[in-house]
Amino acid sequence: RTNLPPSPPRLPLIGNLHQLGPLLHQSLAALSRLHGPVMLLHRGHIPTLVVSSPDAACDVLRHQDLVCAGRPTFTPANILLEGDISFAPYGDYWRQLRRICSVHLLSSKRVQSYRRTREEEVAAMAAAIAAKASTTINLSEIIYSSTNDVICRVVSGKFKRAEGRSRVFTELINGNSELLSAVYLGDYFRWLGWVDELLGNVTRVRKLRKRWEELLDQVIKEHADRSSSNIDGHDEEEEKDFVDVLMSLQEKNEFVLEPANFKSLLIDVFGGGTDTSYITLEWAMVELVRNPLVMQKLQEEVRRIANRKSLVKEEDLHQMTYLLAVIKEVLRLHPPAPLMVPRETLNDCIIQGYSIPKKMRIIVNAWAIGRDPKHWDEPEEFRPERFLDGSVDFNGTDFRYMPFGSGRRICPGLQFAISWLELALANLVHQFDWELPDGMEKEEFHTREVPGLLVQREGQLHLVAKPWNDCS
Ligand code: HEM
Repeated sequence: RTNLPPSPPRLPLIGNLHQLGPLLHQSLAALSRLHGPVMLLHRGHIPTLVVSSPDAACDVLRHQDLVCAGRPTFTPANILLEGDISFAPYGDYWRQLRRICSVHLLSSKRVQSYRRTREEEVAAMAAAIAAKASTTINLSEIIYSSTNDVICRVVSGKFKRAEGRSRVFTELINGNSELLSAVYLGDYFRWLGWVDELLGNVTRVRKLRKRWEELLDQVIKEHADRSSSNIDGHDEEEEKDFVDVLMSLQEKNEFVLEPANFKSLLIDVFGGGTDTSYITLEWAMVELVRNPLVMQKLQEEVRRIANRKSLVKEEDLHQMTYLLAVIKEVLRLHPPAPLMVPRETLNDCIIQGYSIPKKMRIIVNAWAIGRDPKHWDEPEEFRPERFLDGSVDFNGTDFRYMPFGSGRRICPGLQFAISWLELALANLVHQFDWELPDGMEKEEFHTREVPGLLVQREGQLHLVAKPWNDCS
């Protein structure tokens, strides 16, 4: 009690809520500049520890990783994602799901096996852009749809675009982002949960879950029908999608998931994988257009290595060191999950000398740490060169840089995401030169953000793509 971290002054009932703006990561960064890198806030009745320095993050995510491996409960996640991995309480069930992800769904070998999917989808994306060359296009729409198509194919196989299934997935994923980002009064004031019911927020989440269930039931049924009609094993050569993998693990009794939890895991992957990757790709194009010298340097590298091929292939990527540095720099300035996913303490612990009680919610402000002038030279500048020596990686071991989190709950989709981001970005800058639409100045090309659990750029990205003539 006597050794709690400093707190900004708070009001009765609402605590510190009045000091928080819609862009939570920015409000928290401003408050921690006044009250220190380890700060205790009260959001309604919820005490929350906010951590904004590498040392404090290292305490939470390394020294006390086990104690801080819980996740708080959260109304929309409880309904929409019940039994998923991202919000699962720490324990045996979470460990089982985590193993399924890291060994079976998102291992290096499995990620590698989706190479053809990525290459085909990137070719389709380039063709869609080329079809509208030299006119103003909505690049956000195109990269969203390609990212979504990759995830849909990997998770559910060769869905038929003609049936409009990809559109339904998009609608449901958008529904997830909207409802998971909304404010539920019951999460901050226990006695006001009924207001969420009254306003229909909870009903909307239940309806969305029902739509997911219907769609996934159909996908699972199609897989079951296909495997029973495929007794002679002609499908051996096909890439195994996530539903295939999970079904065969269930058949072999390697693990048994309740049908509802099976679907929650799939919804998690759709939600966790699509928006994060799309938002990063969009920010990458924004920063490259705002920084023409970086764009030029990147194009020189990609075009030299791809050597006039029409498409950059995955085997070319490992030589593209500047490309990787660009992606790292994008994720430093614009981590799509700027506050990661909140943690909760499983027991009492000490963080930076302060006594932190059990069941304390913890937010690590990765966005603020990635822009802290104490740890980064000219942090607001977009300078991929800072990553060129390769000493800072995404793997959560450097607490100045944690776009994928760190510790035992680090993002298991890291490699999956990077493989898509590298291939997609390399092809965008290889095949096309990019210009602002007529009449728009570079200075008008803003970096304003939209509030949400994931933070993306405000508005859609409109650009003009000019095909690069030397590319065959
Ligand atoms: C640029 C892309 C991505 C970023 C920046 C990102 C970021 C994150 C972050 C910050 C966390 C929380 C980590 C922590 O608590 O320490 C997380 C968790 C998670 N991510 Fe990602 N992610 C991305 C892509 C993906 C992809 C492609 C997938 C799956 C295909 C995925 C699946 C997950 C899952 C399942 C969790 C929960 C892990 C757990 O609680 O054990 N993510 N991600």
